[in-house]
Amino acid sequence: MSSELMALGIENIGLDLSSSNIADLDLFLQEMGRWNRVHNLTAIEGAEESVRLHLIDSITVLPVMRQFLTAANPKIADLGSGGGLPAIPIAIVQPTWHLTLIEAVRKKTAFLQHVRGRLALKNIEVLSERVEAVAQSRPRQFDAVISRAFTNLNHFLDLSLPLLKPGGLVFAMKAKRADEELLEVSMSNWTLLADEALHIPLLAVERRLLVLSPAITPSTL
Ligand SMILES: C[S@@+](CC[C@H](N)C(=O)[O-])C[C@H]1O[C@@H](n2cnc3c(N)ncnc32)[C@H](O)[C@@H]1O
Repeated sequence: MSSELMALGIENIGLDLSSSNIADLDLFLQEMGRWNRVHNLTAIEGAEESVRLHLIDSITVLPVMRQFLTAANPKIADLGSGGGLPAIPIAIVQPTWHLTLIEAVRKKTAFLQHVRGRLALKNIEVLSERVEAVAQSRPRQFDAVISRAFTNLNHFLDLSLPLLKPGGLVFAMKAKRADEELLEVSMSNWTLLADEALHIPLLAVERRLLVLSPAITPSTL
């Protein structure tokens, strides 16, 4: 997998990435490809496809996240991180943000710990636990929660609520079914702050980022 190919897609997102960012993203994809061949971390094979579908998909959310996360060092939880998406690419590009990767399957968290060491990523922690358990052990500790391909929107919101600080944000990465899933959400409990169409360079697929905030704080529930 070449950096030229990555740069081609990345340039079009409008993120000002350093050469060290690109080298780290490149290294992450190489590690993912290597582990995937052994452990079947993701269903998608082929480096070029991985670049488009995984990494670029994960970092296209950044311009919107930057608008909403204005504190210097926000704490963000990635629910059901799997092989580290979107948390690892976000942590690479945003070194002042702190990412907590929550993933129940141990062979996946072993990979995430390996990546943490290999890329010397000081701003991530990996929890080998179910999200429901972390909600009990770390209530109201996160400024934001994000997920990609984790569960349906309603369930994701239910799982996110106890983790959020008052005024916390939920970033839901969604594709075509976003409208259907939004209909299932009780909008008396949640405020939809943004619904952004994301453009994935070189890829003609629909992607959306929904940004929601609880209408009532978790302590009043
Ligand atoms: C389809 S994968 C998506 C992985 C990654 N976010 C991505 O976009 O490639 C969903 C992941 O969520 C994890 N998962 C599902 N339910 C979970 C729970 N309750 N707590 C923690 N992890 C969970 C699964 O083990 C799986 O790795």
